[in-house]
Amino acid sequence: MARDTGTDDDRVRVRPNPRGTRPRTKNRPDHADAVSALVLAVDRGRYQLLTDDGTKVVGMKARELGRGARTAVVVGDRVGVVGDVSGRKDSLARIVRVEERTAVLRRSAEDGDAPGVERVIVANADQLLIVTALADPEPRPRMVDRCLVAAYDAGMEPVLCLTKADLADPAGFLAQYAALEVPALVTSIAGDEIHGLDAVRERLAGRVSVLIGHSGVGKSTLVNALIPDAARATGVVNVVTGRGRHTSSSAVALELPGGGWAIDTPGVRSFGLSHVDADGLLRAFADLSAVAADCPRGCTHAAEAPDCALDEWVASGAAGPAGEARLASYRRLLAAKTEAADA
Ligand SMILES: Nc1nc2c(ncn2[C@@H]2O[C@H](COP(=O)(O)OP(=O)(O)OP(=O)(O)O)[C@@H](O)[C@H]2O)c(=O)[nH]1
Ligand SMILES: [Zn+2]
Repeated sequence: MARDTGTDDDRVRVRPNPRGTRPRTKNRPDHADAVSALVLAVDRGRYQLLTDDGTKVVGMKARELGRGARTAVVVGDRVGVVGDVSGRKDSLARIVRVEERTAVLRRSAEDGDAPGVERVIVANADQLLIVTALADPEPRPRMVDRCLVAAYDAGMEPVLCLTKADLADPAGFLAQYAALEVPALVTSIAGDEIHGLDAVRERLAGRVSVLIGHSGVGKSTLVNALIPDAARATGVVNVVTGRGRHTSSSAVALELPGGGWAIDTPGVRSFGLSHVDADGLLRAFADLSAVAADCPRGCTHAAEAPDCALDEWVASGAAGPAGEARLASYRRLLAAKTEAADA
């Protein structure tokens, strides 16, 4: 939750008092001197931050924010920072507040890995780019469905990004998503060139986008083409912990040359979706949502649900010619929610 600083007039900002005559209280609730920053990366309790004046700062979470998943600070969060915000080597700032989030991309842990525990992966992103190769490796539609559910649940717009169109025709794959009206980008490699890259650039420009995809689908190829110094940018992150390589499985926000952010999610390959409920998913489909208002109480809207108003909607023809396919697609996603995360 955002904490009210009492004013947004920055002339009122309280300067740190070098003589220390300001009363030292353990709890300075206002943190009127906090600088606002964006979280670019998280690694073992150290946060790479970009302050609004463009300084890269390493920070840690102030104890007052609490511990545990509930109070996690994640990539994409807007935070308030106090202390040493110079960004100088070995300086460490303190994150004292997290602003209210817009979109929240979550995953639930699967069996064996603290089942049921829900984690926030990224905050405040506009869209989820689901990167899938059309061949080599074969596309995994169930996995794509699960990513779609996660995006809808997060309040992010999903976008299909289909790579390797030089190896297979995208038409068949795209047909499976037509009824969901998911925007799609298609890329291919010819020689040194990536066809379709301009459309990807345009789609990402000025927005905050999360990129997700299995190993080998060509996500790194895209990221490197979009952000020529991506390797160096992620290298900066490693300064956080002093390790040579960014081995963390967490997300990293990379600034796009044309404005906007691409958030790469190296270790995120699947989503546990047990935190998503049928109504949460339904909210992403305004047309279905309106109809489902007439469902019996507690309707699961699944294919076997008795008296589901969505069936009547399709049967009556009110849904139009595409209605049946749209309902079937929604129900496919609903079912994907309960399948194994790595399906
Ligand atoms: N034919 C073809 N090959 C591609 C295309 N895009 C990427 N590749 C190749 O696919 C392989 C995997 O690409 P990467 O970009 O490393 O894939 P990744 O998804 O980042 O995989 P990890 O690095 O393992 O996470 C590389 O050999 C790329 O050259 C494409 O559009 N067409
Ligand atoms: Zn229903």
